[in-house]
Amino acid sequence: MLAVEGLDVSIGAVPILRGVDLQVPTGAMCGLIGRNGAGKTTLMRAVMGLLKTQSGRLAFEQDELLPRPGFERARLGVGYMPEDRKLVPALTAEENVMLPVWSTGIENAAERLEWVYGLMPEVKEFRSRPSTSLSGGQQKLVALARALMVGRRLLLLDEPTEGIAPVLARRIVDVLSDLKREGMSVLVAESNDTHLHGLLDRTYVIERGSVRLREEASAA
Ligand SMILES: Nc1ncnc2c1ncn2[C@@H]1O[C@H](COP(=O)(O)OP(=O)(O)OP(=O)(O)O)[C@@H](O)[C@H]1O
Repeated sequence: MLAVEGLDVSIGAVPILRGVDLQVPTGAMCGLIGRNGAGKTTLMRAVMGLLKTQSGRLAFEQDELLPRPGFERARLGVGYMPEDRKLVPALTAEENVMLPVWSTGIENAAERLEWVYGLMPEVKEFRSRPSTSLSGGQQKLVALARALMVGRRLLLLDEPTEGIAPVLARRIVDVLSDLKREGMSVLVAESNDTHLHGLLDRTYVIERGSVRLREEASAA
């Protein structure tokens, strides 16, 4: 389980996250839903160790995260897909997917790559293409594949279906549904949950840096 407790994050002097409590139980797919500027990216970057936290606690399974630098958090099996994809333009799709392997020294990378290609055969098909020649949606698939190379136990996905063609957004949702079947633990941020309908075990709503659990309407 990922446990976030009383997390405060400021950027400069401005408080962005205020006392955030949230849990992603093992094997659960959880949504983090909020409009632009609510703090979704800030929360994910803080969990990954890319932003400093002022106070609170972050734990993944039995490991405390705050004392660990970002690369050590990734090495625990936590993968992150940033909203803006951040692919390296000079590299091919496959080289982008392999980047975290080179930077964090993951074991059994070839086997893992085949598993990821099994999940997203289209990425295997365009693996040799320069990342700049791919559409926005294809680049999101590459960014998801890259997050999966490291994210063997937990995935943080920042707006995976945002701003791409509907057919590719649906494809991403299909992959998420396969990951759910595989029992992956996932926190997925979106500005609304239309695409995620039926996939989420738990939904958190984030507004101006505060997070609350949304009570699902019980079936009548
Ligand atoms: N580097 C920064 N300096 C100052 N303020 C920032 C910085 N980065 C983010 N913020 C502010 O923090 C707040 C939360 O931003 P964040 O990117 O986490 O939101 P978000 O929910 O992910 O929305 P979006 O989808 O637009 O990225 C916003 O008000 C934003 O203006």
